[in-house]
Amino acid sequence: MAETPLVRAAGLGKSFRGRRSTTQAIADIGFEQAPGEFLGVVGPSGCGKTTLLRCLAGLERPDTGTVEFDGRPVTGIPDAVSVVFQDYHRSLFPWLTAGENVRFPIRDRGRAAGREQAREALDRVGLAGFADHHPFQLSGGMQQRVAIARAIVSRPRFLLMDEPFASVDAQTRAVLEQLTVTITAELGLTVLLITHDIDEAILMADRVLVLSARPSRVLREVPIDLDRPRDEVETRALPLFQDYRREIHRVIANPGTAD
Ligand SMILES: Nc1ncnc2c1ncn2[C@@H]1O[C@H](COP(=O)(O)OP(=O)(O)OP(=O)(O)O)[C@@H](O)[C@H]1O
Repeated sequence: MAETPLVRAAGLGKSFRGRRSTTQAIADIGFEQAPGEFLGVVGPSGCGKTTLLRCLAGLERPDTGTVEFDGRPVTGIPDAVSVVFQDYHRSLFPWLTAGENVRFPIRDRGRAAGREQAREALDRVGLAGFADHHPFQLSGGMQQRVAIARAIVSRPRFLLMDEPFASVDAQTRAVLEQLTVTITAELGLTVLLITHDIDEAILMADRVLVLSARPSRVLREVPIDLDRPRDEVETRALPLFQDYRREIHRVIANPGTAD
């Protein structure tokens, strides 16, 4: 990688100790991510994707290895990092309006400035005019837009997304995928997207990390050399897209042949 990486993970391992047994979620995961790069992470169900994300975000302390953000070891949640989770029902505060939810991370910035920045973030996600609505008055897709607005309002440098579109219908999902790619490119954000959907990873990412079954390690890194913007229907029809899809499916199905 020519550029100095913004994110660097090396030798990451994490186990969870239960009363009867220990579950090793991830083992020896290492990768680097350049500033502005959109990285997709795919792997079999339960392989440890969320655990990896939590270690990267400073929400979980790995047993082995290190995470560096901007050249410094991550020991807690860095200021410049935001996370979007799958479950918008639980991540938004139901008693706050959309505008208040978005303003929450910047609540110490002063009322007028906070309100203006929240309005701008809601505009970006296509929710101008919905600042006074409560989450229950919004569709699932709109609630996830609020969650995205809340994640970008503080102008983070690194956005971590954990299956952010897994709970919305297919059409909404396609719209939110495009919206996320557009917004994060406009803001120059570095993004790490965890998904179980291989097509989604190929459509959105610059590079896809393929993880093995638990305890997960990196089986392959696949650079995605598809022009942008990537129209969903046209891109899916490209032979190169189908080659990537085949390659990633094969690596997951036959991990022994990955190297
Ligand atoms: N806090 C915890 N305590 C105990 N075990 C845990 C904990 N968090 C995760 N695990 C276990 O670690 C393994 C990996 O879980 P993780 O949620 O990271 O996988 P995932 O790839 O994100 O799963 P999915 O594909 O279902 O989203 C699982 O076996 C899970 O049960």
